[in-house]
Amino acid sequence: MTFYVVTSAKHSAEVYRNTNTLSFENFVQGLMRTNGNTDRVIRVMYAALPNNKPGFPNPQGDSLGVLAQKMHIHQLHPGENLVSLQKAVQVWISGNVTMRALQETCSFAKSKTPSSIEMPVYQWCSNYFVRLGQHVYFGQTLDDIGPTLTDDFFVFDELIWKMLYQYPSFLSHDMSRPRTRIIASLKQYFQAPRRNGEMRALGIDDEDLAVLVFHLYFAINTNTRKTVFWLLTYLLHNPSYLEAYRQETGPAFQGHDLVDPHYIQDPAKCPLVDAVWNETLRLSGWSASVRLVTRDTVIGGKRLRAGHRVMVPHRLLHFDEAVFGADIHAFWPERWMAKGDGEHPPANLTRSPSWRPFGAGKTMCSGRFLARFSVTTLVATLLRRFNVELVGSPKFPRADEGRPVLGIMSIKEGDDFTVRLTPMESVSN
Ligand code: HEM
Repeated sequence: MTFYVVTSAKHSAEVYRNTNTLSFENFVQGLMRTNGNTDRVIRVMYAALPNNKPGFPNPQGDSLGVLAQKMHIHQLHPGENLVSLQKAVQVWISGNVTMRALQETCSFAKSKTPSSIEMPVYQWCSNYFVRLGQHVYFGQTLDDIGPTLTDDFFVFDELIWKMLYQYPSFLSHDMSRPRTRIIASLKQYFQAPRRNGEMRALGIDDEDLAVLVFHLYFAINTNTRKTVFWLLTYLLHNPSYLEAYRQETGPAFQGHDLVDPHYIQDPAKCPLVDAVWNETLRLSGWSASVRLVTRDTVIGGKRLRAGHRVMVPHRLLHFDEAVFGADIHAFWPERWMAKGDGEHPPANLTRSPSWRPFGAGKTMCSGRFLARFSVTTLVATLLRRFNVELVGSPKFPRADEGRPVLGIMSIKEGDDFTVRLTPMESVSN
């Protein structure tokens, strides 16, 4: 199979617009097959359903696979459903960013005293965010079913490159065993009869259902855990930004409590939070959009042959100096605050066709609002309640650029570093 690589932002827009002859579903179906869904279930998932079926409205007569995308959008785009998820995130973070909770849950802490704790940052961010995502989406029931789920997910997700390279099974037990355990826990979760009636009505059994939901579990958890790690890492290695972040988010709090979470989400009130978020995604993202060419298609004046794949590597676009400005490899949040005075990159950089941290078009990440909310809420709360200091003088961790991921990069083995948290003595207002 040939991979056509699209390197120009203009041509990538043509790729995203074309939903007739460039198919994303084929890529998803490949993942479903790799993770254990049968061909029968894939056919059922992608067969058109009646437009008057009961349950989630289906005026266009879409398949369940396509409807699932629409359900995610319904749940995750701004509106009351998102607000209720954001509330759950905020409550969870508030209860779990306390010295007591950290002492109780961080079995991997390097040291604990009654007034301080030292933790490896990558491990902590991963453990914390997977527990958060799991709890907010699946509730206490799944926490109770699978107490080791978060550890299993971490092991699986760090080895996901073996799945993406389709390693033979005898070389990838270390990746597939934790995956099997996660799917088994999800199966147990879905054995409660009233869950996912729409899928049951189509004859999808518990095993297949668990594999389908495993993809959602993965999407929720894989990228946020790494984004919060890189964001914190950039702040910790740039203390002036860290202090400015703390100051800027301060008005959203009363004492230790976050009373106005949406203050932090407003770029007009918190321009640095916004800029740090974008700059972290720019530097840490390693994803690409992939489509199958289902009929010969012309993109950028070139013919792409049916049966081959086309790919838009986002990172290439994100390192274009002509768009994002000088010092393209440096962490420089100010590039996002430019006023378009000619000296810096233009204002509204986030509207540029070169900016694709969440993909684009119909398959653009539906979780992007929740991801931003969760990561920025955690960081603001952590900085409000704790002094966070590096232990020793660790080098900036290296990103694992050599191994494929579906979004944000991992770190190279051995590059995790430790921070010490001590409660803030006094918090004004
Ligand atoms: C910073 C964190 C995140 C990043 C960088 C990220 C990135 C991405 C990317 C690059 C895609 C593929 C888009 C394409 O190929 O066109 C994607 C898809 C998706 N993401 Fe995210 N994501 C993040 C967080 C989340 C969260 C928290 C959720 C769920 C709550 C989520 C749910 C999804 C779903 C459901 C899809 C599939 C979209 C579809 O096919 O309709 N993501 N994400």
